[in-house]
Amino acid sequence: MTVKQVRTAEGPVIADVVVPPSKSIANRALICAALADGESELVGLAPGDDTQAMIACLDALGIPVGVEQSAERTTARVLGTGGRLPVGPITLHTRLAGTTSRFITALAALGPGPYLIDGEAPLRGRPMGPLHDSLHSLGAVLEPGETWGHLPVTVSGPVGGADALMMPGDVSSQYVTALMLIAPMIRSGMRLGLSTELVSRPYVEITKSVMASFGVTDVDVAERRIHVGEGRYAPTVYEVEPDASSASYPLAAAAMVGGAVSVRGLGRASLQGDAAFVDVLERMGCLVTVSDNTTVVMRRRDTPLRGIDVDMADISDLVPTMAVVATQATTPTRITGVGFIRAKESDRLGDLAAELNKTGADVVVEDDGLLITPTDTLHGSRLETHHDHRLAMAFGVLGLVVSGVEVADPDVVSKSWPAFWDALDAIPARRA
Ligand SMILES: O=C(O)C1=C[C@@H](OP(=O)(O)O)[C@@H](O)[C@H](O)C1
Ligand SMILES: C=C(OP(=O)(O)O)C(=O)O
Repeated sequence: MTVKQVRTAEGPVIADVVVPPSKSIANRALICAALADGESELVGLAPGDDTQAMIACLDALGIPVGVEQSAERTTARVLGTGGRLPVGPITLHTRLAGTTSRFITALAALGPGPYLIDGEAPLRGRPMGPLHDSLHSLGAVLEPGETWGHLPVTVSGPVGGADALMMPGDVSSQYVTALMLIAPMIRSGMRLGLSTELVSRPYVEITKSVMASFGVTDVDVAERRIHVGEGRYAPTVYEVEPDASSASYPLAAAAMVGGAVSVRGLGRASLQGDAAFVDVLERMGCLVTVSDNTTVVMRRRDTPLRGIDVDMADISDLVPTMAVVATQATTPTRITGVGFIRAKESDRLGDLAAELNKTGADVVVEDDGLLITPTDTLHGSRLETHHDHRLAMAFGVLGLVVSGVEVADPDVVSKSWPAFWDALDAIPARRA
């Protein structure tokens, strides 16, 4: 296993950073394009494994995706089949990707099957139960390989209609998105009730927006109720915006080291909830400017960072980034609303706290979040990444201010941002 030794930044960072396109938006657009009848063009496809896994699954389901790479961006042409899927058996490998596995499971339920959906060991451990239950209620046959509610699972459809579905909202919003994406193809559409409050709600709004771009507009998202009317996706040309979750790492670098970082292409009209991370940094004392086409975070080195109390249920992928920023504040930070992130790529409360504490940090796991109390004794250490790209990238940023940080298994970043380490090394600063 390789290890990345991060070099600290001695001076303020001044950088204009290009982050990859959003993997969440790309995976939704790929499903909408696959369900449209005809050719769509997705401009600016995300480069990571999660997107590659989606493309491979669609290909296996008889929906070819032609990818063209230029120096600036990747474009994909998707030949949608209007919801028609081939007879199986077909195996669909979704690697480590939550979105791909959940969206593909729902898509597969539109076809005759059998389709075996599997993923790598950590993904097999993640919960799928509410989605599998819902697809079962819609008339699909789901046979678990080992345990009900987990991968691997064999799916055979096609789904029919159901009066109303009910599921919890506090495990993952991806189940809701998966059902919304296929709902127009179901006779009479879908009515879905949520028995508990929805986490990661902004992602459901992204789903609604991407569906609208592909011509499906009869979608109503209320507090505990979602309705999607029967309809058809129209092939289209869709441009994928830069990934706001990836942007959190360079923006956090400006907050932690001092200086100014701008992220190109991520502007005021972003669809992504994670774009609100800059509001959190602003509350901590950074200067933030968001224009039509750019997001900039600045901190003068003589302006201290304040700790804050922050509910991150809507932007939970940024908890690792937030935790490392909080180690640099002058007062404690309490993160709440994120008990559900124990079932992400890693246990993003327990594993994150344990690794950060190896550097002399004081991170305590609470019921639904973390308490980070700044210490002045941070030191380098070898940090394990637990198959989690977000732990790896957050630890990379920590290494800009704490000398001797080594990140184990650094290639896990390929899930969302394969070129992350090059981008981090390229942030201009005097290096120790
Ligand atoms: O729908 C999406 O694209 C995502 C939803 C969120 O997951 P949960 O809804 O499971 O929190 C988020 O953490 C994930 O990175 C991407
Ligand atoms: C949780 C994440 O992704 P997924 O759930 O799609 O695996 C993530 O990218 O942080």
